[in-house]
Amino acid sequence: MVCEDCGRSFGNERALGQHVNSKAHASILNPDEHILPTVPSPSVAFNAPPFQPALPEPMEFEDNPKKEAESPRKDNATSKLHALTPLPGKGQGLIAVQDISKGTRILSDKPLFWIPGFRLAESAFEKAVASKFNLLSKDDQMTFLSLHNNIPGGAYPLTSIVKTNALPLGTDASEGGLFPEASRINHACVPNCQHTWNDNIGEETIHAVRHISKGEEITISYADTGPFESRRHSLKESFGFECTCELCSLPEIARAVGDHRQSEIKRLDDLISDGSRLLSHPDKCLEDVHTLLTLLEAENITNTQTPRAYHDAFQIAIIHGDQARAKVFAQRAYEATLCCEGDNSPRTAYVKSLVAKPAADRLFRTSNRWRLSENMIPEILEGERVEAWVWRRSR
Ligand SMILES: C[S@@+](CC[C@H](N)C(=O)[O-])C[C@H]1O[C@@H](n2cnc3c(N)ncnc32)[C@H](O)[C@@H]1O
Repeated sequence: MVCEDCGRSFGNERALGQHVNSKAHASILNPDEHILPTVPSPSVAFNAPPFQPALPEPMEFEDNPKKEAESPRKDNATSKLHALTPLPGKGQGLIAVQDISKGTRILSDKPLFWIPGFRLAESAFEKAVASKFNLLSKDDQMTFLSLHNNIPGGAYPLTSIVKTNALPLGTDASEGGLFPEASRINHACVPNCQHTWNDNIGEETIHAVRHISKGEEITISYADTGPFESRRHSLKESFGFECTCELCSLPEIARAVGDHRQSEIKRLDDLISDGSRLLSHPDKCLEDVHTLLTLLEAENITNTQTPRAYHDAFQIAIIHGDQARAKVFAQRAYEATLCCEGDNSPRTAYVKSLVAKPAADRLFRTSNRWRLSENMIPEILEGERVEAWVWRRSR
């Protein structure tokens, strides 16, 4: 199969579909968007945008041998940490049936089926979902049909169920999956769990990012955070519901401080991704990462932003040749990734490899500004003085 825009050939429709949705393809179509910084944005490896199916161009779905021909989905019925229960104003949701400690893998779910994110007209998308649906066992068909439908009575009922429940199959993934249990988890703007597609095991995992008490609702975030109005707008636009989470239910006056912090988090996140600034003003960038982490903590946010911020700090240090601080930041990124994704995720393994050998990063010594070897971590410092050294605030 050949891409009509750039003439490249691909082995199958899925590969072509992935290419059509890729940044490389977008830059062919829009040369003006091809403004990549010299140093790649450090956050890229950790970004997980919300999954959004359905666009023009009819195409048939193709089976994904990796994701669908694996062992049958396991029955999660034993030793569950959660139960499905009706929740006022949200349909149903999962609650914890016992206390759950931070970092626990609450569930790991194989998709009923996956759906590509490339552009399909709604009627073609419905047809393609139907062909996936028809391949399911009767039990799985019932499970799929029992999932929540946020757009009841629409012309494309299967598509509506997909749109209500699909979760992205990976960082930057255009593909989404439908899950018997993970798709039951409601959104919260400051959730207590992180959801991640784990490519090593072909399952969506849910990890507690803080202590969860028995009876508490288990929540994930469907979308990027931000101040109240923009969160509200994007959840309504992309997912079709008005968020009633704890944060959004606060009175306006109580939301003000949080809104200011959320705006700052967004501003700093964007600023830190500026590759040229990492090279020209690394100290300022490091200070921004530190401020970002302080704001995330103040907002009680523990999600992939935390490991991503530490990974950003790692890259700032390693780009400028400071292996000592890079090792400290890699260790912190590793601990935060472990909490969000568990020990068998590809990203956890990747960050662990950075702890073992920071200098293996391809950006090592792009500049020699802070040249420092790994063993130059000062041993005599304690408490605040360690932090001052780590963030280069003692000079
Ligand atoms: C993936 S489903 C979650 C499970 C669903 N509540 C159920 O009954 O199966 C997403 C839907 O749940 C509801 N929902 C999830 N989070 C919510 C929230 N924070 N506020 C209000 N409704 C929410 C919305 O109707 C949304 O379209």
